[in-house]
Amino acid sequence: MTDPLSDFIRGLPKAELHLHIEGSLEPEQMFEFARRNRVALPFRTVEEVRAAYAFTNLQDFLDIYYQGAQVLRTEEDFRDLALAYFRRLAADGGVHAEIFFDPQTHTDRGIPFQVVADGLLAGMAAADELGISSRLILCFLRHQDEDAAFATLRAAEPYLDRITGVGLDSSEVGNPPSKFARVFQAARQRGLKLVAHAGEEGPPDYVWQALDVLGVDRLDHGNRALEDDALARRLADQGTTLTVCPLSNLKLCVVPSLDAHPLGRMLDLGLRATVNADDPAYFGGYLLDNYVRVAAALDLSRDQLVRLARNSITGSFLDGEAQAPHLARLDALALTPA
Ligand code: HPA
Ligand SMILES: [Zn+2]
Repeated sequence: MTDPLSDFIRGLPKAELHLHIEGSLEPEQMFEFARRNRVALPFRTVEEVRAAYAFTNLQDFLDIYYQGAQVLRTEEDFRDLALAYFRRLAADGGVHAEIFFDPQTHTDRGIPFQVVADGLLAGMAAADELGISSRLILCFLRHQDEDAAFATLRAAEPYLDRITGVGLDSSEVGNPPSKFARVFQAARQRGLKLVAHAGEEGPPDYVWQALDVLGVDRLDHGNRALEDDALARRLADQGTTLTVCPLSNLKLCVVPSLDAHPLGRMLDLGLRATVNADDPAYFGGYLLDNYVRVAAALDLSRDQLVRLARNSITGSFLDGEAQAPHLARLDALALTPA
């Protein structure tokens, strides 16, 4: 894509803060990994796979996403998966990513935690060479119980110096943040950052719980927070970063169309929103596509786009020194006439 809007957005230094690495598994890669690991797939062609990506809600997607992840078996698979994602991020003008991974999806089928973590860390080391910094966030599957989350945290113990935080993902409705209060407290005691998916399909009460019961440092999605004025004000007042995922919201029918997306309203309310891809291989676009499509649909201004990019840097878990060069580039761009 080379049009003025995408060129402008590509040139903004951006961080991706909401990206499930298993959700970057492209159908072509799925076949490649299935072949080399001798895993049988229920699809014959890439087209058949893509045709199956028609979702009406989060659970529809999760069923196929967990199925796709079954082809990931070796350290090399996880490394290759991560590196392919970082290459795409670099092409989109991304400078930093904080990637989620779902250990339980792999350990439950007999893949050791170390295989997953060592593979992803090797991909992250290779990304460093491309000039992309990255962090790793371990997500607990919220449809599983608290004991399973604690077992995952224990399995991660030898890696906690290389894991920046924990998150909470999978089926939201019926699995409130409060179910994981104790494991999040244990994670905080170990010095980990805390994030959680809330308000994607779940009610505003789940967002309150993420803030007040879990004490999250950042909130993933948060769309439904706008249904509660006091909650929106709280998020604005405390400057919570929201990791918003426009194409995901469209594909999972969280919004009926991109022009009905709440991102513009979030910015108007003073919320620290960011743009992210979530599960790009399943939702039809990586970071740049998410920016371009939502910017076009909502007619976002260049100032708003620079603000979104700035929010992604300041909302990251990079320290001030690491953020500074990216923020300096954004300052320079903000001063350049269109
Ligand atoms: O969009 C999502 N929501 C909840 N859980 C997930 N796990 C991967 N992607 C998602
Ligand atoms: Zn997500």
